[in-house]
Amino acid sequence: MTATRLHTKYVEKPWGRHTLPGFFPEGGGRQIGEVWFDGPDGRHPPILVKYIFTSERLSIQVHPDDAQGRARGLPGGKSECWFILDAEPDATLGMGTVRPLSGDELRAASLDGEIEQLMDWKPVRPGDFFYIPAGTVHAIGAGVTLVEVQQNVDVTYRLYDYGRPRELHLDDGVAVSRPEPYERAPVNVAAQDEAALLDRSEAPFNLTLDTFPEGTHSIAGSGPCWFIPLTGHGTVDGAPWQAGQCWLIDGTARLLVAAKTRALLATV
Ligand SMILES: O=P(O)(O)OC[C@H]1O[C@@H](O)[C@@H](O)[C@@H](O)[C@@H]1O
Repeated sequence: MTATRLHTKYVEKPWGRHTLPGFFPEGGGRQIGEVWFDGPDGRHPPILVKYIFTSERLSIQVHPDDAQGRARGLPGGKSECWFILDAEPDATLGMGTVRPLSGDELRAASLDGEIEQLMDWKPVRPGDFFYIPAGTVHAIGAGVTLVEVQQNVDVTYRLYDYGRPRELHLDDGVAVSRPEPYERAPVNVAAQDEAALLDRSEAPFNLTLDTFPEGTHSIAGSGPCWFIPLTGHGTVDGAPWQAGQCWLIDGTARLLVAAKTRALLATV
């Protein structure tokens, strides 16, 4: 058996939702913002997959890169990427600032709230994909459901939180920020069956979007592979899988697809 279903962990957030979309059971009245796919037991793999559901803006925040993380006693840094599953018509994502800011300007704007106006809030729609390298000042907006694939280091430096009573991390946040416009070209793959979304040459992991027709397939790679089915169901190495789960595949696995499936596949 080389395929392991990862445990789900529901995380409460002040910007989360009481009713989760699609395949996730209710959070028992809790305000859930994230579903993490943890483990497997006894392992700390290099990638963490999350679903994120928003009803308000997340904090305006930044993550350190590997060197900055290690210098702060962490195992590394955190770059992340977002695949948008659903977005309300006016939903936005804050990525980068509208103009380059100095460290002092970023600190002052974070303290007095002007950072909200200085963020570049870009409209978002299903099928959009964004890579957020460490150092990018960012904030996911309200009304968005997305899959996040990130380096497995739980570190967020909050610069601004709209007055919510949560801790801020201004010193570390300003130190690791590159407050500048986000220049990566927009990518939307809503109409595509397959797409190479992210490559190891520019990020700490590879990510592809794949479509599997009904039938038998094999997932094989030289290292671990995260199988993140967005639609469909079937079996993997004989165990039932369905959309909304995440499986870690070591080596080769036999994938039986019972209904046409769209999936994200991440490798390191
Ligand atoms: O600090 P808050 O607002 O709770 O946001 C924290 C969340 O931010 C997102 O951009 C991602 O980096 C998530 O992995 C992280 O958990």
